[in-house]
Amino acid sequence: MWAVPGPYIHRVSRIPSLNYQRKHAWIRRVCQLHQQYGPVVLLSPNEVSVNGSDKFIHDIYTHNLPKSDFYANFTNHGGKDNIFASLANDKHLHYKKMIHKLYSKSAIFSKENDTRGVIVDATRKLIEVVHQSSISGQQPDIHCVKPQFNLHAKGHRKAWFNKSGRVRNLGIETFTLFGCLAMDVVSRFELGKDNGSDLMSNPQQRRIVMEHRIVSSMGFWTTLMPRFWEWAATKLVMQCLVDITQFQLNLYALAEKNLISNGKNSTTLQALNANGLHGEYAYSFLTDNLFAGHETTAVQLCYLAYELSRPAHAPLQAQLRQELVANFGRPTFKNDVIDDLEKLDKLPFLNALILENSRVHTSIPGAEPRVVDQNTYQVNNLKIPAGTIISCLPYALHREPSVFPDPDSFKPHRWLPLSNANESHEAYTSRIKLQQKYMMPFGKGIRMCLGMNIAQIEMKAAIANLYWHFHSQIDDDWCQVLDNDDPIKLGRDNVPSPGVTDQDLMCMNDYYTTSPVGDECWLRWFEN
Ligand code: HEM
Repeated sequence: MWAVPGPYIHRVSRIPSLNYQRKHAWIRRVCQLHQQYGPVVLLSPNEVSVNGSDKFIHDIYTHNLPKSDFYANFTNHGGKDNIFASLANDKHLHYKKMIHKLYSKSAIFSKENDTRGVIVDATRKLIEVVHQSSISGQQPDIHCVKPQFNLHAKGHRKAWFNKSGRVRNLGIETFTLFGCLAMDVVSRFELGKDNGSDLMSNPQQRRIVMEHRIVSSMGFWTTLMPRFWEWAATKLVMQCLVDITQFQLNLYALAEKNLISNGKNSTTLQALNANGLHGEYAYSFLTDNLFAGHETTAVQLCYLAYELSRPAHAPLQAQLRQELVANFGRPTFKNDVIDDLEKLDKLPFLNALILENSRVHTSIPGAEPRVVDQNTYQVNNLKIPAGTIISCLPYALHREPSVFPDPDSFKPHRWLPLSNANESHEAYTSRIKLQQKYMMPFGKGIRMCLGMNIAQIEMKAAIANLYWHFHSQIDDDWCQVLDNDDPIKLGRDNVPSPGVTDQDLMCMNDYYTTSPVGDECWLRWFEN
């Protein structure tokens, strides 16, 4: 390992790496090390980062090197294993065979399955909530204004909500709202259409989403310092954990009482039971999915709605609306919902928005560590010995300047044929193929996200239906809204304290999973 470039201090100790991660500054540090030392750098005595080429994604993820023990701490319910936490490939494959069919696109689209209904119903509720809480102002979003569970939120420090005294078109905290949507979808998908949460219809219950965030904020201690977790946890964290466990167990008890088939296909709970995993052994899988499946989706939806709401991006919002009206006409009633998910899935501009958002604001920008297994890995004339932890950094790959010009900027048109450059079909296809090779929003290889299809269809349904009915603006009671197109930065320490502009408050947290540093995003909605 002495031949691998990197700073001396990282070579002799793991402490610098841990310290940067504790301070939420590690992604930027790894990017800086790559700039200084090149595509292969040493991160700690036993850990290497490789970036700058899709070859690394292929060697590490497509070739399925096993996960490092970073993931072993994602067990639940007293250390019970699950698909995400399992390390060895054979064990993982055994788990994957039990459930993977339920997550395929054809299973989601199947009319005999409840999943499409779950997504459409949740979308309809989303439209209703936006109407009631913002458009008509009948049920203002007071549950998110001063939440004891969101210590980073502006409302926690200062009264600002609706200081203009509006009666209509009020701000809604969309990060939490999208978290609720995603929790309702994932819990109903995993447990059956009548057995999941209904946070959309019950605003007073939405605090559970904020409580999940409090527990997730312990990521450093959970994954890297599990022995010190209890020492680091505050009373609030402990309380949130108790509440979340109770919330989950209530859902699982309801689902077990109502075990009926989810259409033709069974639910994840039933598939696990059928494969001999019962009680906490099944719950560990479900709990992981409830966590993994709602926060990641909420982050994506929140950043996309935010990007569309920025004044400089008004033309993007208009282009999306144009695409929707051209394909579906205009809504007749206020609760009309586009439910042709197959057609939605194919809309080019909506697709470009989803892709660009998952590139710039990927929910998991941090390294996905794997272990060099039996054989030495030879790269750039360097020999990386078996047992070394190795990873790519999605944040860096998504910003590879030779593939994504002006990489920090939000430019959905990069996913469409370049109209002003008269790009041929062949040139367009090979450019997109190359861009896709560098994308890892859902991971790559056999350990790639199992819920990807559900998340993508759910996000498309939510964004399409919102902008079919409404247009949005950043709430200028919440923050000073800037009209420039500057990229959103990474890392809380980039932001003056307290942040006053939308770009400050939407700065991305520098960690394995990201979120807006203020843990909130207030948007106002207007009928089209
Ligand atoms: C936009 C939303 C989502 C994003 C960005 C996302 C991203 C990811 C990523 C990057 C991984 C691989 C992580 C790693 O190897 O370190 C992963 C794994 C996983 N995700 Fe997601 N995810 C999303 C939604 C979901 C949903 C909705 C579900 C469940 C319905 C889900 C279930 C899983 C599972 C089970 C794994 C582990 C797969 C395995 O090891 O075989 N995810 N996800």
